[in-house]
Amino acid sequence: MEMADPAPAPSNGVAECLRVSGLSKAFPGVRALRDVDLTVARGEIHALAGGNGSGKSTLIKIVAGVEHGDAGTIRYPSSAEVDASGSTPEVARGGGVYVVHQDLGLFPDLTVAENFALGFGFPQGRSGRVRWKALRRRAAALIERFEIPTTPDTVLRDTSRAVQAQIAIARALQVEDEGGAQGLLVLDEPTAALPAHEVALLFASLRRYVAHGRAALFVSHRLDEVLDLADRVTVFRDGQGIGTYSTSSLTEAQLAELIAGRPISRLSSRSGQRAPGETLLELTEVQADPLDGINLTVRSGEVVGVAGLLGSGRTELLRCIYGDLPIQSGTVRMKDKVVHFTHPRDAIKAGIGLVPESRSESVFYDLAVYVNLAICKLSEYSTRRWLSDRLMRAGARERIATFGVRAASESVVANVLSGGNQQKVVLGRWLSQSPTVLLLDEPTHGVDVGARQEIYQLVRQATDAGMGVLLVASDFEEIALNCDRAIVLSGGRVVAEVGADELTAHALIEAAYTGTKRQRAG
Ligand SMILES: Nc1ncnc2c1ncn2[C@@H]1O[C@H](COP(=O)(O)OP(=O)(O)OP(=O)(O)O)[C@@H](O)[C@H]1O
Repeated sequence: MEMADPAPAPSNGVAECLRVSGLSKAFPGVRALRDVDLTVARGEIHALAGGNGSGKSTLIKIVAGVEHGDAGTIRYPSSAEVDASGSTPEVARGGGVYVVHQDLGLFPDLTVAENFALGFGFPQGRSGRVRWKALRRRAAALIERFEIPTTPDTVLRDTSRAVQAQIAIARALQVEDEGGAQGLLVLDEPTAALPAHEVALLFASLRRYVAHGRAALFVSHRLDEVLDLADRVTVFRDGQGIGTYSTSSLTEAQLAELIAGRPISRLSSRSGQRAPGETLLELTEVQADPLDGINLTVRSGEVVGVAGLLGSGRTELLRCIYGDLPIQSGTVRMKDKVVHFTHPRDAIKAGIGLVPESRSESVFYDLAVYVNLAICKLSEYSTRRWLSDRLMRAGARERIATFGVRAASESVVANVLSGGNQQKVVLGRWLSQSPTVLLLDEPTHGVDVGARQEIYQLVRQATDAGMGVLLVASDFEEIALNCDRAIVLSGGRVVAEVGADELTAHALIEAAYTGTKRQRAG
């Protein structure tokens, strides 16, 4: 394939917003960044793309001042050049950098209005008391401007991940709006949990934002989104910047090849003609807030997709099967036996596994990678009454190789792995346990384009060996490519069942958006 030429750095009249020069950073056993240069121009949206562990988040953390570089310099939008080893969050903020990290940095027990205020300051009366009415009014105005489906008094933990992402972004942008036309908004995978129409809203607000000479820098694994939204993209491979490209000169396939260092095509992992085996899981008229009369079967050897828009009940469906959401009525059967799980522990014992949407619910950040990989089935590593460290490590080394986890060793704590590599650890934990039914909620969230396909191949190997999989993904294409059939949810109801012959992204999108009840071959 003919590759695009790198785009020239902005010069002759195009003002720079951010310049990073010669940036290097090593962690014990890992060279995260090697002599990286990056220039972001005013008025542009600039993307960072690269494989898992290629150094994108490390660069962002150093620019934000929360991590120090070993060598290199940074020139911020509104300050003189600083040494990358000496940057702090205050220096970055003073220099006009506003960051929305992957973990969003919000406070779940505070209200939406209070979360906004923590980025902005609480309005106070003369006596120093907080002016709560003014605070709510300001929050309401922001909510309206950014079209966020929430209210100022809603407690954050009662909102969805998508709403939380919008709140974090609005919080960063509100500050900048008051701060003049200097700044750089930095976003680490901002759209990971957003449905298409909310991504469009976010894109529109970023466009407005940079129109006045500011700039935005964002990390994304969604290549269509990088090409749609960004003006230029800098690609990282193994800690090195391998080039900056104008997105207008790149195709998705070219960008995927630049990232992976080899051609990548989105191939199907469907099983083809193989007939599915016995029914492993069956839901009959299941009612569980917000699910309304769900009928569903998962058979041995098949991957069943669950498509739907955010709020359609996708995640809740997996949680009620997993014993994590009470079922009000209806029946769940596993291999013809009626089961009633009131706790995930019971579901795990019966052979159900869940890879949840949010990594914070599945990764034990302070534990070593090898413990994270072993934790679901510690009995496998017991010799007499003792847990064998040696066996756990040996098992982990094997899985690290199988799943392509990029880690200095099996002993490092999960916290130091890049986001995508943490996701591979969670998947590796479950896939190697061979549960009867595996529930996957956005399993490739944060996983790079090269590894995504490998993950689905591993899922397919597991179903070929007899497992049944229920897969939730907001990427309709991902469902169409990797599932044998799919159901579409809308408002907690199954509005369509799409059989193998009709399984295309287009059919799923149509059913999810129209939400009409159509029954097709199961
Ligand atoms: N605090 C740390 N201690 C040790 N190693 C670290 C630490 N932070 C990052 N690393 C390592 O540095 C490398 C780069 O990680 P980084 O998070 O920057 O990658 P990334 O490109 O953002 O990946 P992803 O796409 O998976 O989020 C990885 O190998 C990671 O394990």
